[in-house]
Amino acid sequence: MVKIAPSLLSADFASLAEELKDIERGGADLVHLDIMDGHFVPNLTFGAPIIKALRPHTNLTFDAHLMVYHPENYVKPLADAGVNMVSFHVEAAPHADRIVHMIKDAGMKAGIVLNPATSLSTVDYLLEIVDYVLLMSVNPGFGGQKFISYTMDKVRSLRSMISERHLNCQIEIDGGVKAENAGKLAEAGADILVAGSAVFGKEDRKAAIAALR
Ligand SMILES: O=C(CO)[C@@H](O)[C@H](O)COP(=O)(O)O
Ligand SMILES: [Co+2]
Repeated sequence: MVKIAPSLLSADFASLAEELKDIERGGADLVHLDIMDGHFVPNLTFGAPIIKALRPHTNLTFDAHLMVYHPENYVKPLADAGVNMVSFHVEAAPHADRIVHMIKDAGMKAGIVLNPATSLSTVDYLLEIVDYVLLMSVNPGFGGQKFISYTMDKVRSLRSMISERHLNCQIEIDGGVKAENAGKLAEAGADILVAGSAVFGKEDRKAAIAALR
């Protein structure tokens, strides 16, 4: 069964605790937290202090997506803030193996993220040690963009790589996910679907999550 992870990037930033409660009541499996540094991507969001303040307001799993240079500097603060899963971009990390181990040693699940145009070969060896791979289906930095269609083939190829090697690694998809493409993504092998505008852009979040599922 595919998991739905609404992205807080499209929520009302003036009411984050209420927005979290709304998606929890609406049946979300995780909450996706987009952390941007204004350098790796041209946008800036929130970091560990705000996430820590939100932690007591929900029991949802916190899934942090780091769109930052020097992701290693964020690992301990995010663990202390109560984050459960952390992923970082392979394009931003020359020492990816070390960072994966840092995340796991801090008690969190570790994921590696690929931009749409980044080859699957970059994660070939990492597949043995990461808990999940996050495939971007838009160029990172902003919510509400259009799904890049070639990602569908990339999901199928990654699923084959994982199955052939009998690995336990999950696949998360992020960007432009809507009720219209969610079914195809799950069929192609996705385990977790991130959806920002398709959930928070709708008045009835429960119905939006159900439509995606
Ligand atoms: O990481 C990102 C954007 O950089 C995403 O998590 C977006 O927040 C997804 O938003 P939608 O495309 O679903 O509106
Ligand atoms: Co994201």
